[in-house]
Amino acid sequence: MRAAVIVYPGSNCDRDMEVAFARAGLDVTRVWHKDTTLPAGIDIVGVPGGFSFGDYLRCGAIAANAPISGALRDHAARGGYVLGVCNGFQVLTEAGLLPGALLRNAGLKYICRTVGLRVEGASVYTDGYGAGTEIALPIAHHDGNYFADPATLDTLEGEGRVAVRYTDNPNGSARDIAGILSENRRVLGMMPHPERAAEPAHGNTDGARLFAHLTTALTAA
Ligand SMILES: NC(=O)CC[C@H](N)C(=O)O
Repeated sequence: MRAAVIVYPGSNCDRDMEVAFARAGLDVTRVWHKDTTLPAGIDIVGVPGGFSFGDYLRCGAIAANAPISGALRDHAARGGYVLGVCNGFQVLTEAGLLPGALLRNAGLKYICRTVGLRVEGASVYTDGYGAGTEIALPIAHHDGNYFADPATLDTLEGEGRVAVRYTDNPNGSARDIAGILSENRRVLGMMPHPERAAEPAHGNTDGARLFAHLTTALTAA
């Protein structure tokens, strides 16, 4: 199974995501944002965390219009898998691949700490935990305050597309939402960083199950 990780100017979690995919058994290629195609046979595209284009305009807004975005959209439209973490989640909302937006944290401060989360909606990313499981993952963002209109929030909740929820909301996110799934459940955007809690040296391995189950599910598909 093959993964691509997109690299933008200012990405800083691209290598972490590459290592997490590789440790789970995926064959990983990093792709520069100026490329216009993805390598052939990519099963999942990772959109990593960081500060793409210095967070100018809005976090993720410039990256969402980078040359690689056409190929990213085509991949998602074909039913391909996409995992966007932190700045990657912001890119996916700005690109219209996920609904809603990430606003400035309610406290107007950058928050960098480990938070509690409850795993919810079923997907290849979350099924390794099982719904209701509580885990802890690091967050590191100033624009993680998830916003969507009430009808969109109702749809996300009604369709079980809230993938992870904060147990103690750190940033003002609507309905404690930390991560959401697309309608076909193949695109996941989440603010917490599973790739930074994916091996014993990180001091927390709660993120490893996401990558391990993803690989198992893709291999079985
Ligand atoms: N770690 C990240 O990806 C940070 C995302 C974004 N730059 C923010 O601060 O909100």
